[in-house]
Amino acid sequence: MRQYLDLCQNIVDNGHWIENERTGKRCLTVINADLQYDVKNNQFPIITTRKSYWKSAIAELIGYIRGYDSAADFRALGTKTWDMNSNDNQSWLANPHRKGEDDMGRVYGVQGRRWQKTSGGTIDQLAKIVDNLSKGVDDRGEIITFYNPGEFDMGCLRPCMHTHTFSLLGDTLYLTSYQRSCDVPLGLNFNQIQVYTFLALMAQITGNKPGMAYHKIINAHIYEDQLDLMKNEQLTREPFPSPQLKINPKIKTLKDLETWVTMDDFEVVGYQHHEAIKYPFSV
Ligand SMILES: Nc1nc(=O)c2c([nH]1)NC[C@@H]1CN(c3ccc(C(=O)N[C@@H](CCC(=O)O)C(=O)O)cc3)CN21
Ligand SMILES: O=c1ccn([C@H]2C[C@H](O)[C@@H](COP(=O)(O)O)O2)c(=O)[nH]1
Repeated sequence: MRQYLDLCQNIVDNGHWIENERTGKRCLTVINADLQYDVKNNQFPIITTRKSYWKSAIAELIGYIRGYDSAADFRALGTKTWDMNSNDNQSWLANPHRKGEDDMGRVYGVQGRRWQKTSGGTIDQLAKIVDNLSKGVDDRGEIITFYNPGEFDMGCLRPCMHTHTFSLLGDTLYLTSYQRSCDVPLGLNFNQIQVYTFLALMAQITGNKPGMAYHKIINAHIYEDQLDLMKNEQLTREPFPSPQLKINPKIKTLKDLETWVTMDDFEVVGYQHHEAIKYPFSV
């Protein structure tokens, strides 16, 4: 939690104002942030200086694991986070690849589970990693990437947290996640939960122990309409101790994640937090 607040304070103190053409807003921006999460000791990196809708963040992750491409499927799992980008984004609404209401196109999990080969057929990046890690194999290329420049025009948004690399040292599993662009008040609140939970789940379904998760961020920003709330509300609050994430131990395979898992299979124990802050969202 401290590292999140330090990053926010660093942006407030040292950020540069950068015009963003896509959203038409200015962002206070820093380059480079390195966060880490102790999954081994169950230090769940949830924000305590405001209420975090953590189930929504985990629902997004499960949707990516399932390869969903529809905001309606994300809603059914328990998150509305893709409603705006799929239905309120003018350039995507005008895109001939958009298949209709709620379509997100070929983003995130679609690339992760069904990357199109030029020779025909698709690649399931996640299944390959799960197979290898279950056998104790790390070929130094246990990488799932959603970043496919050849298909950017077929999706509503380029992926922000775009690549995850898993590594094994004996039977301890590590994760390094890369993020090119980070909306620190809104997106990072979710992304840090997702990095943590992705490692915890992958360790659980491959029979390994979780170690550390490393989160590497390039462009970390606060939109101009979020700054006042960050500076004068969130950063004036004292954080509470980290709670713990409990995952249903019956989740044992990738198939389990793909079929019956719901948000009821996750519980956060001992979550103390300050009151909610509603940050503006930029489409
Ligand atoms: N500008 C922007 N920021 C993002 O963080 C972001 C995007 N766009 N587009 C794609 C996804 C969607 N994500 C989102 C979208 C909405 C919330 C959000 O509104 N969060 C609120 C309430 C969440 C709820 O009630 O479930 C929050 O207070 O955290 C968070 C992340 C993260 N990503
Ligand atoms: O998981 C996510 C997804 C998106 N974001 C934020 C980062 C940016 O503010 C926008 C994406 O805009 P680009 O112009 O494509 O960079 O969404 C995030 O923080 N986390």
